[in-house]
Amino acid sequence: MQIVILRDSAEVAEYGANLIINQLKRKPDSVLGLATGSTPVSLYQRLVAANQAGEISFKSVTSFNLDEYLGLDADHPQSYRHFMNQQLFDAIDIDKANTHVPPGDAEDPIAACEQYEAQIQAAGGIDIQLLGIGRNGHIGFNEPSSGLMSRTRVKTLTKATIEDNARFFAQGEYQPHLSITMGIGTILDAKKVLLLATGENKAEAIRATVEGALSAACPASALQLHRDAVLVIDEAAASKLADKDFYKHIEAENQLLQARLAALKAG
Ligand SMILES: N[C@@H]1[C@@H](O)[C@H](O)[C@@H](COP(=O)(O)O)O[C@@H]1O
Repeated sequence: MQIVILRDSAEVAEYGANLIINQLKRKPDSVLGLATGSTPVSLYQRLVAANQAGEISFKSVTSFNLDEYLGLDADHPQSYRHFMNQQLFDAIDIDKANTHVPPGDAEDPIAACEQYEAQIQAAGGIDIQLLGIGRNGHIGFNEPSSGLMSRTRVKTLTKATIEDNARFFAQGEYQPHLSITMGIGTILDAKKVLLLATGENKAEAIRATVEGALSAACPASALQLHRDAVLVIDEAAASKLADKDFYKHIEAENQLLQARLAALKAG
């Protein structure tokens, strides 16, 4: 795991956006794995700005979102499809036909999950998967006890997650208790994983992810198994890490090495 600790949420968004921008420059037809929640919003704003400035194009990009509420159709204002259209897709030059969000209104959700896996396979797999993290360590909607090798499936949300996400729903509005989510195994198949976390309320989940045991009790701890997982977090989210100074030291060494390699390449 590469652990990058930055000052605040603005720096986290900037760093994360640059990783995706560089990925698209290297491979314009990248397959992006995307996430919802409040954490990636400012990263998406930076991608929109880079697209509008002509720095990157999404014309050849394919995308797959992590998850969707089961029981909401694509037009529902709280659906993750609606969120993605608003925060990113409507503002960039992506072909909407190449954007995928699990269908929350599927008549047969089990078949829809299998089809989603097949679509990811057919696209050649995900090049870079963006993730947020829940307070209980969930990634996508893989709540604690999710199988570490699980695939896209229907999952029940915990009370804590329903409460955390209640702020997006109006008083008395129907709030789904089920979701379709990529599995932890699906996420681990991505070539690179980029997890962003900011704020003190994520500090315990980050501690368990980085320094806790590999365990379904903290689904994000499965990233310990990934060969190219980058955690980009702010000081507040890093505040419970026992070895914080060591991670900062590694990252400083890593930057020096990158600079040396770049200088070598430039001759
Ligand atoms: N399914 C999403 C997750 O993908 C997201 O990471 C999490 C954290 O959201 P936030 O970034 O708003 O804290 O919320 C939801 O439950």
